[in-house]
Amino acid sequence: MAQSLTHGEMTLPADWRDLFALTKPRVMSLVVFTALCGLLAAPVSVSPVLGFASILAIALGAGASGALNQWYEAGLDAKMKRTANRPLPAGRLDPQTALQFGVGLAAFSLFLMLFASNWQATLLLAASILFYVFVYTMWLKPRTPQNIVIGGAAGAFPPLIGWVAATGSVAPLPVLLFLLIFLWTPPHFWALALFVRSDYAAAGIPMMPVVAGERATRRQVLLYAIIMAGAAIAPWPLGYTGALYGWTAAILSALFVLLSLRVGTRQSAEGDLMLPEKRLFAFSIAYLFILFGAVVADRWVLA
Ligand code: HEM
Ligand SMILES: CC(C)=CCC/C(C)=C/CC/C(C)=C/COP(=O)(O)OP(=O)(O)O
Repeated sequence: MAQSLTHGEMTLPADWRDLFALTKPRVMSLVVFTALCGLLAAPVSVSPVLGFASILAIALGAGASGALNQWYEAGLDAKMKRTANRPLPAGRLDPQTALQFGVGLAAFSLFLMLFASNWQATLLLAASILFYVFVYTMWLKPRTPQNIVIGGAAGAFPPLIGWVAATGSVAPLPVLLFLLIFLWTPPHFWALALFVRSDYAAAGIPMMPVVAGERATRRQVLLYAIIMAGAAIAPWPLGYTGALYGWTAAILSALFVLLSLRVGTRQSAEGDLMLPEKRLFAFSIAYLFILFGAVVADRWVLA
């Protein structure tokens, strides 16, 4: 990108790598994968070009929301080790560019979605972007330890958007998939928050381990994991998926609960390596990738 900004003594170019980093590409890869699986699980055939364009729209919309989140949180990100090297707090990109990039990308993603699919999916995509930026980032995150429980709903929308892009309407399976990600988010995030608690405390963000303490957070991780396991398996007995998905969900959810049990029943691990917490966080990501892959594999096996 041709634009440059003054940072201390130096003038640094705002290059495409920083704009790309603004979209949180690693986190969004799973968001986009769940959207793709939602689209492919729908019992209709979608033209590959329009299907691809719809998924691209979701990827761009998710990326835009990540950029707007980082634009708003540049000051907070500067206070945390994990985020201090992001393009804005590190001074490689100026806030105005980031804001224009985020708003432009969001608008483009919605036009693309409208062109590629239908107004229902476009509306859902718009709601997810607005929810993540305004409800989660600006309103809940600095105010309440329930921020990620309520705000996390934004991250649960993508499979529903994928399904609606393909079919034009909502159905029980994508609602259950929404519920699965919604219930998955607390153990996913709090496992991580347990070992980066000091970062959040330094930035003054009221994440659960900072406000309610470590023991309460551990108990909640386990509680959500157990309810999530029920929601993950539910599509099988309810008849929305077959045994391939059912067994995958049952086995992986049992593992998820076992790992959470280790985290949930542990006493304070201050100064420890936090290995069970790190394991649960890493497993949470693999879990969602595999489970959503299984939803699609199951539909193709049944077809
Ligand atoms: C409000 C809800 C959520 C919060 C607060 C949260 C927070 C985090 C944090 C702080 C990280 C650490 C590393 C990083 O910043 O890259 C992370 C990693 C990750 N999250 Fe989440 N997350 C949430 C929801 C989700 C959702 C809905 C998905 C996808 C469906 C997801 C997928 C991932 C993935 C794939 C990584 C690993 C990224 C990497 O390898 O660096 N997260 N999450
Ligand atoms: C389609 C669409 C718009 C999807 C949105 C997807 C979405 C909301 C994903 C949430 C995942 C995410 C980046 C959490 C980071 O939280 P954080 O911002 O608190 O993390 P940070 O501390 O790393 O900035």
